This record gives sequence, C-alpha cells and structure tokens, in this order.
Amino acid sequence: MGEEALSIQRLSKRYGRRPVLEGVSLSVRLGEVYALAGPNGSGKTTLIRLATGLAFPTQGEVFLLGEDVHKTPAARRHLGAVVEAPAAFYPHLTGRANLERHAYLLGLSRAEERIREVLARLRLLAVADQKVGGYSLGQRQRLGLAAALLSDPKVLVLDEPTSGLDPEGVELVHTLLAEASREGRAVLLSTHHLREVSAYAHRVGILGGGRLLEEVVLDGVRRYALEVSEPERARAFLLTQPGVLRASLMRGRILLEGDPEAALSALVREGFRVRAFYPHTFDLLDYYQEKVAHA
Ligand SMILES: Nc1ncnc2c1ncn2[C@@H]1O[C@H](COP(=O)(O)OP(=O)(O)OP(=O)(O)O)[C@@H](O)[C@H]1O
Repeated sequence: MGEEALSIQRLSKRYGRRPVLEGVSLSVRLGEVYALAGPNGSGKTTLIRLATGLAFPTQGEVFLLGEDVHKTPAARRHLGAVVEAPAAFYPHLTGRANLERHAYLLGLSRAEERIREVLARLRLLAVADQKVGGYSLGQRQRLGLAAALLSDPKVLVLDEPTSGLDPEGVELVHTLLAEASREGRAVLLSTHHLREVSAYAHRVGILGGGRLLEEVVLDGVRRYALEVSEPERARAFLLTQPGVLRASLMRGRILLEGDPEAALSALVREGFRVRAFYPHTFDLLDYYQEKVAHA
C-alpha cells in the first residue's frame, strides 16, 4: 500500500444545531479501497461531499495528497468523484458528448482516446452516441463512473457506486474497484451492500450516530473453522504443529489460520475426532448489525 492519499481529520458537520458528523478521522492510502457503511442517515453522503470539497465542514480538515481541499481548490485535480446517483448529465447530449464537455471543463486536451478508453471500460461504447436522456439508470450510473475516471485521478470518491445496477453492472464496478486499487489509486466509497464488500475493499469504516464506530480490516487471510472433540486440548496441540499460524477458540469451534491439510492430518493422527472442517468467512453483515445495534 502506498502513501496516504486522502486524509480526513476530526471532521464535524452541523446543519443548524443538529450535528450530523462529529470528529470523524480516517485516511486512505494509494492502492487502498475504503468502504463506508452505516444505516440511512448516518452521514455517509455528508462525509463524501465534505471529502470532495463540495461541502464545507463545521470543523476539521480534508487533505488530498497533502493539499487541503477546502483551502486549495486545485487539490481537486487529484480527484475523480461521483457524489450523486445518478450523476447529473445533459440529457439532450450523447454520452460521448457529455464526456467531451466534462473533459473540456477539466482542461484535458486531446481527450478523444481517453474518452473511448473509459467508455470501453464501463461497457458503454454501444450506447456512447445515444442521448443520455434515453439511458437506463444503470447506464447513467456507469457514465458517472466513466466521467470520474476521465482525468486518471489518484483519488476516487464514490457515493454508492453500485446502487441501481443490475448484477452484471455490480460485477463490473467490483472489477473496476479492484483495477483502481492495482493501478495505485486510493478509493473511498459508501455502500449498503456489506456481503459484497470483502470482494473489493481493504477496510470498512462503520458510521453510526455521526461517529466512526469502528474500522474493520479485510485482510484477505483464509481462515478455517474446525469442529473437533476436546477443542481446548486440540487447539493447544495445533499450536505446536508446523504450518499452523494461529488457532483460537470461537464458540466451541477452532478458528485456524495456516495450512489446512497439515492441521487436519495432524489432528487425526493424534486421535482427535474431527466432526466438521470448512472455510470460515468473516460475516461483515452480522458484525455490522451487532455494532450498529449496540451504538
Ligand atoms: N443539506 C442538509 N440540511 C439539513 N440536514 C441535512 C442536509 N444534508 C443531510 N442532512 C441530514 O444529515 C443526516 C445524514 O445524511 P446523509 O445523507 O449524509 O446520510 P447517509 O448515511 O448518506 O444516508 P443514506 O444511507 O440514506 O444515503 C440526515 O439526517 C440528513 O437528514
């Protein structure tokens, strides 16, 4: 993971007397995808708008590659963003013409090739020369993403990029996010789709009551659950075995990190009865519901 690209520091926002965000700090590195989750009204969109410099905080700062986005408007040159769904386009212009206009406003010269590239990436070439007024919600959403990528930004900020998309569109966005990460971009996005988040995000921040309740690191480590006789003794035994990195007890089961085959055969050799053995997937949705319920 690269250097810190987006840094949100002690951000607070009030509307009138009503606090919407209170002292939220987080940062996203180059190559990292950070997903914001939280119930309706928890402040995700507000945070995203503040992060892009479109709204001003009551307190706190936002830095894009070291530049304060609210004090130095030029900091936004590092940024590609979709902050409303669907993004606003001229309905009487074609998708391509909308992107040409966007490129002109961004000051991009000789943008035709780049426009073709982002249209292809978002699978919009077939409708590129049709008026946006006739686009489906999903096509409009994808055009928003194409516009966000146009300037080849280091930082992408996306408010619910998969909302309104069909399963194929959702898959396309996931691929795009994974690519963005490989290309070294930093991505901050908001989402309600927690079961999918582990497919593309490195970290998830859970917002509740205007605060960042927790950050969950999705480290991609494979874990296995073992149901075995005498779990405590089996755990202690496993910890002595080569190839076992970690073994912990979780509601009567063993949670294992390490070589699953070596662990399994060692247990059987030692005479433990293994009743079940399966990949353990961290259930972010369960975890999230528990966090939000206790917030
Ligand atoms: N311009 C505004 N003026 C007054 N209150 C606002 C304004 N914008 C947002 N709010 C309030 O701030 C709170 C947070 O809203 P926000 O849209 O950021 O939440 P969210 O987490 O994005 O919700 P959702 O999941 O529904 O998109 C809400 O209670 C909302 O009513």
